[in-house]
Amino acid sequence: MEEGTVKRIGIIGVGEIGRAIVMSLRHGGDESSEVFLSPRGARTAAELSERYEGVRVCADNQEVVDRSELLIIAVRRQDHHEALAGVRVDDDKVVVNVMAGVGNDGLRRSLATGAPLVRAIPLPAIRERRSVTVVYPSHPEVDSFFERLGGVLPVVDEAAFDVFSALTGTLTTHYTYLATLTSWAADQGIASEDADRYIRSLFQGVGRSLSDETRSLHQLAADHETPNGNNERIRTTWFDQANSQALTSALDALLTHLSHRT
Ligand SMILES: NC(=O)C1=CN([C@@H]2O[C@H](COP(=O)(O)OP(=O)(O)OC[C@H]3O[C@@H](n4cnc5c(N)ncnc54)[C@H](OP(=O)(O)O)[C@@H]3O)[C@@H](O)[C@H]2O)C=CC1
Repeated sequence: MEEGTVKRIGIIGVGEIGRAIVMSLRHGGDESSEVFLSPRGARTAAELSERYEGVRVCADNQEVVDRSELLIIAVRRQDHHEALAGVRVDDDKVVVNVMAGVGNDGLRRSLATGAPLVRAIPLPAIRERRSVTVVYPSHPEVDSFFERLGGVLPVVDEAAFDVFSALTGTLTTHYTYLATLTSWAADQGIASEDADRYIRSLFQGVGRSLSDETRSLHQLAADHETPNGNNERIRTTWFDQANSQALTSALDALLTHLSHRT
């Protein structure tokens, strides 16, 4: 397989992230690759194959492997033994493992293949080619695959990969934080829809300012803060040392958990 020429993509496990990858591959009307989907996740697989040209549902997981050059495994961790039981992966394939908590050594034992195995953390925003995908190890075909889908960040070892996995684990807390702010406003008698609208607007602004990479995150915070003002007050009274330490401890514990890979 030549670098950057992957044309046949197989996906075993067509749930949320499998769907996001298919949408990313077809983003902007791109039809440069053929996509082969596993039959499980039947409703999503059928919907994708109806919506997009060149996306087909296979009879079983072995057919997905046989038809693809690059195989993405996107089932839940607890389902991967069943999904891969008896599946033969020839050494000339490239396998991308997006399952959280399943290391490359464990996957190689399950698959008994000499094919290159690459771990990746695709994010839901990959569907619009708007997120950077962390990969380990760097591999030319996989790097150029994710580069095309929004950007790639290869890391040097699996320990570094686990650090990025832990960071990824903070994502839904962020939404819950915003929901908590909205609930607090509603408790003060503000209409929920007004609070919701305002919070979305406030934090969409944060999202936009993050794309300004000329300013560090500390600089962005400083630039949005009036000395002795309201933002400084909340930052120093709520996100104090104890709160910051609690977050650090939660991340440390998650990292320890992630380092005990299957
Ligand atoms: N969601 C996310 O943002 C991210 C998820 N991941 C990882 O991706 C993996 C999938 O997550 P997610 O998409 O959220 O999970 P989902 O539950 O949405 O999707 C998992 C899919 O796997 C299918 N499946 C189960 N068993 C088999 C099998 N034997 N053969 C083929 N397919 C099977 C399920 O089918 P059925 O519906 O029929 O049970 C389901 O469609 C996880 O390991 C997760 O850690 C990684 C990065 C981000």
